[in-house]
Formats: sequence, structure tokens, C-alpha cells
Amino acid sequence: MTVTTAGGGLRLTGLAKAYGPVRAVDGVDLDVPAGELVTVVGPSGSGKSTVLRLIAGLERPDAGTVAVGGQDLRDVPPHRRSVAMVFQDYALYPHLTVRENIMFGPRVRKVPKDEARRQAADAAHRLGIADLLDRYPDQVSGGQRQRVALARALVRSPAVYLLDEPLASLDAQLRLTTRTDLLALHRRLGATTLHVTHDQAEAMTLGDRVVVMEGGRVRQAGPPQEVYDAPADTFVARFLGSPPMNLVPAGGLLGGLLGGAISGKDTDGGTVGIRPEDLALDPAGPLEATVETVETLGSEAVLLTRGPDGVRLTVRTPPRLGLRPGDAVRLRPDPDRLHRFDAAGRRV
Ligand SMILES: Nc1ncnc2c1ncn2[C@@H]1O[C@H](COP(=O)(O)OP(=O)(O)OP(=O)(O)O)[C@@H](O)[C@H]1O
Repeated sequence: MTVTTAGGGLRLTGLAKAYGPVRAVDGVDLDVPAGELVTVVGPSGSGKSTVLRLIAGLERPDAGTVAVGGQDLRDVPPHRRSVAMVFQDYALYPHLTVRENIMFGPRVRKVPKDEARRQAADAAHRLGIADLLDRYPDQVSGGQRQRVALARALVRSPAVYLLDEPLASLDAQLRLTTRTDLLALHRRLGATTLHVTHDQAEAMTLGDRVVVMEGGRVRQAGPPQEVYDAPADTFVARFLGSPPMNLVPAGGLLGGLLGGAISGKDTDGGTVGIRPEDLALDPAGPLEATVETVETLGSEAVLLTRGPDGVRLTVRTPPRLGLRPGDAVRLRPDPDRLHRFDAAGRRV
């Protein structure tokens, strides 16, 4: 089977777009090397979809540039851009078969019918839906429909794929398998891909790099584990990770105890952070806390506790410890896994 090779990297420089007073995208710089898969995460309204729409040419930027393979796309209309976008609501034509849906784009672009059929069969084969070509969209499952939508993007052999929450409408089980399929597909195609999601598990597992957006800006970009281990600010610290990182004032008693574990001296101003998995139950631990709630998740339990100064601390523990609300526990923070942020919330 032939492998589509990467058609060039994607570079965004100073990209900005406002809708009236709303700065949807507010100066985004991003470099996606050819063949890389980058996930973009961020809360609702942070500008993720607008970035994709600017790249696809569905919106014009107020400032900044989009370049693919080194070419500035400023004057290239959407249909001439080597960019394919897959949406969450994959909008298949219900009255066309799977094959006709996949062939639709090539036919519009005047690709001869036999060639379009061949391209459709090839794309369907790669996505494992070759046996569904003669069915109608309402005769296939949600996950299969999603693959039909991906196959439609695939027949274009674009330089850049833009995926806007392509798995969001799938149920949990299907999401997981389709995520694995997507990753395998990306490995085979080696195509430059920008994948928007608000599912952080997807962001952590799918991308070579993750870009965290908020308020139209990039808060941090890097390999998922690096961003998780060294979040650039308190926003990223709380956004990536479930349950989120504990953040406590550096000046308080608890902050002092945690801060002491870092540097051996008092810390004031700013915030100290520790992830729930980096607080261990230990009878000789320095922090005293009271269990308020126990969430049992099967493979682990999450304790919501109240520590010194009445500060809430979330703790991840093994399951079946038999802890109950009201129990007193002692906690030991892992001194190598503490995070410090200054008064402006930036990592120190
Ligand atoms: N066509 C539009 N007209 C006016 N405001 C818009 C338009 N499109 C987006 N916005 C605003 O721009 C901001 C960014 O929206 P965008 O859709 O890019 O966010 P998002 O991160 O993709 O959110 P979600 O995760 O909810 O899809 C939001 O405040 C949104 O309300």
C-alpha cells in the first residue's frame, strides 16, 4: 500500500481574530513540523475552533499569517488550500452511500469517476470500513460514521489535517478505540495534524505535543508529559490532570509545610502546587488531614481531605484502604514533585 508522505509543516505567526469586542484568537504563534500530531486543548471559548477556521481559510485573520510548507496562505482561498477539516458533527449526506459520500469531494473537483471510486476504496480500506461502502450513513454505527468522515478527508491527501473534536460525539468505549485507530492512522500517514479536543486524556495520549490555550492565547506548548510535569502557570497546572493539582497559598501554614519540603525555608507570596498522586498516605507524614469524601474508582480511590488551615487537599490512593469520612490521615508530599508559582501564577 502506498503511504501518503507529509506535505509540509504548519506555521502560525502572530495570528489574531476578534469578533467585535471578543478577542477569540489573540496573538498565536505555533510551529507544527511536517508529520507531527499536535493536540490543542483549552476550555470552551478559548479560541481553539477559531484557530482551525483561520487555518482552513473559513475566516480571515485580523493580523498574522498561516503558512503551510513555507507558503503564506494569505491569498489562497479555502478550496485551494491543502488542508482538510473534520468536524465533530461529521455531516454525511444521508441519501448517499458511504462510497458516494467519500467520492463526493473528488467528484466536485472533477476527478474522473473511476479514479474517484478507486480513491474512495483506498481510503475506506485504510480506515477499515471497506465492507461498508454500499451502506447508507444510518446503516452504520457512530464510530463507523466518524471513520467515513475521516475517509472523506483522506481522499484529499492534504498537507494538513485539522480535526475539530472528531471523537466528541462518541460514547466512552468507542472514543477509546477510535482514538487508538486515529493514532495508528496518523503513524501510517505521517501527515501534519492539528487535533482540537477538550478531553485531556485525548490530549495526553494522542499528540507528539500538546498546546494549552486560554483566552485566545497559547499558555504552554510541549510534549504532554513535560507540560504535565512542569506546567508553566497555575492555569495549565489545574487544567491538565484529573483530579486537578492541589494549589495552596505559599504563605499559609500548609504552604509553609509544603514549601519547607522544597527549599527548607519559608516561602511567601504565590502558590505551591502538588498533584493528588504525589501526596502519599504515611503515618509519619508531616501533614495532618481529615478525610471528607472517598471516591472509589475501582483501580484507585480519590480522597478529598481537609488539611492544615482548613485547606482542601485531593489525594490519590490505592483502592480498598477502608478509609471513611471523618478519619484522620497523615500525608507525605513527594519533595521532588512540588511546584512553585509566583504571585502572578507563573512557574518559579
Ligand atoms: N462567529 C462568531 N461570532 C462572534 N463570536 C464568536 C464567533 N465564533 C467564535 N466566537 C467567540 O470567540 C471565542 C472563541 O471561540 P471558539 O469557538 O474558537 O472557542 P473554542 O475554544 O473552540 O470553544 P469550544 O471548546 O466551546 O468549541 C468565544 O468567546 C466565542 O464566543
